[in-house]
Amino acid sequence: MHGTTLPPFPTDVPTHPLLIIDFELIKAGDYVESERLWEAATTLGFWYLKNHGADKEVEAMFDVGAETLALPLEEKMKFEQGDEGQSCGYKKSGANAVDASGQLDAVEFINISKDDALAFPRVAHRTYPAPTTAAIPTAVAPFVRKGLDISYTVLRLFNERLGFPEGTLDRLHDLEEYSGSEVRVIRAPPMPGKVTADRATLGAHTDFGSLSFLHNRLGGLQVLPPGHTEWSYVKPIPGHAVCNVGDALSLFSGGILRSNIHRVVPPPGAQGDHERFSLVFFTRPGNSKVLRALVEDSPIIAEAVKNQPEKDFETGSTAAEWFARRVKYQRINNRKGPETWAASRGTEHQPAAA
Ligand SMILES: O=C(O)CCC(=O)C(=O)O
Ligand SMILES: [Fe+2]
Repeated sequence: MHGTTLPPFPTDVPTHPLLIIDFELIKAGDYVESERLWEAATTLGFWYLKNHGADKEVEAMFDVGAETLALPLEEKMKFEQGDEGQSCGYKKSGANAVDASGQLDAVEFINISKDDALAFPRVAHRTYPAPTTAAIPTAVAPFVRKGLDISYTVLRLFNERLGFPEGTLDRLHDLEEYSGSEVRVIRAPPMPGKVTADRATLGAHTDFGSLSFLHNRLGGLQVLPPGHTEWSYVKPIPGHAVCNVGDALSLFSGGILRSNIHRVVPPPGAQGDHERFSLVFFTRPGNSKVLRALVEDSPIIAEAVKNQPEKDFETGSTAAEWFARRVKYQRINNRKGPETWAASRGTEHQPAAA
């Protein structure tokens, strides 16, 4: 991953600007910066994060992810996710649908559970292909710890803004409980000359959990901003993470925090000649936590829910059930028809786009 010169992101494709949030200022309690973060999280639900202090951990994790995904397919398949809704493990290219018609995805990824990373050498859920397992103490766990640190700082800010009693979001993401929190390294092969902005390599989705901390070097990530009918690219900025809110946090907050739909398409222009790696840390609630608007815990949320009578914030699902359902019904092996794709959906606001 080091020393490769990648072509610049083209200037002639539609991009959506995101607010750039300075994590150093957030940590220092800067009021203006916290206002800007709140603005980003409640409008699009996506922002850039600079000065996140995780560059070293990100680089190391990218390297291990690339080494893992470079193993022979046969070896990686020994650590497959399976069809029952387990996320951790390997997913080969073409194992998931990207839309209701059953079009196949074109990315492979490895997901490593934060529980396995933190429990190592004990196995919490499963084992992983060799370079990932070997790197749990040196690269995976340090990246997980940084990701958690950043997420809990942001969660505490949201806790206050949402009018929750102190510690509410911390308890919902209790580190003592197993959760779906995980690292993901994604690889898409070069797709030279494919002007296939309409061919998703990772289908349109909202993220399943609470917060995502994403790193990518090449374009391809697109968002469908509220009120828009056309997808826009999120331009990668070196050293800046892309962060976003997922379904769980959106549900807990009665929709005040936005879980926005996004997808991945082949990198635009000359970037399409290159292999695309991306890296995410997903922070998700404890497995037993029920996904619903916490109206009893905050008058702000009670009011928000009252003002959206058309929306149902009572999912009746635990975080574990929500997560497993979404993973399971994307799997092409489970597909019966368009209803299987529908069964994989989350809080996406625009079903037509999915
Ligand atoms: O690869 C990317 O840029 C985004 C990946 C993503 O949205 C996801 O894995 O949930
Ligand atoms: Fe995502």
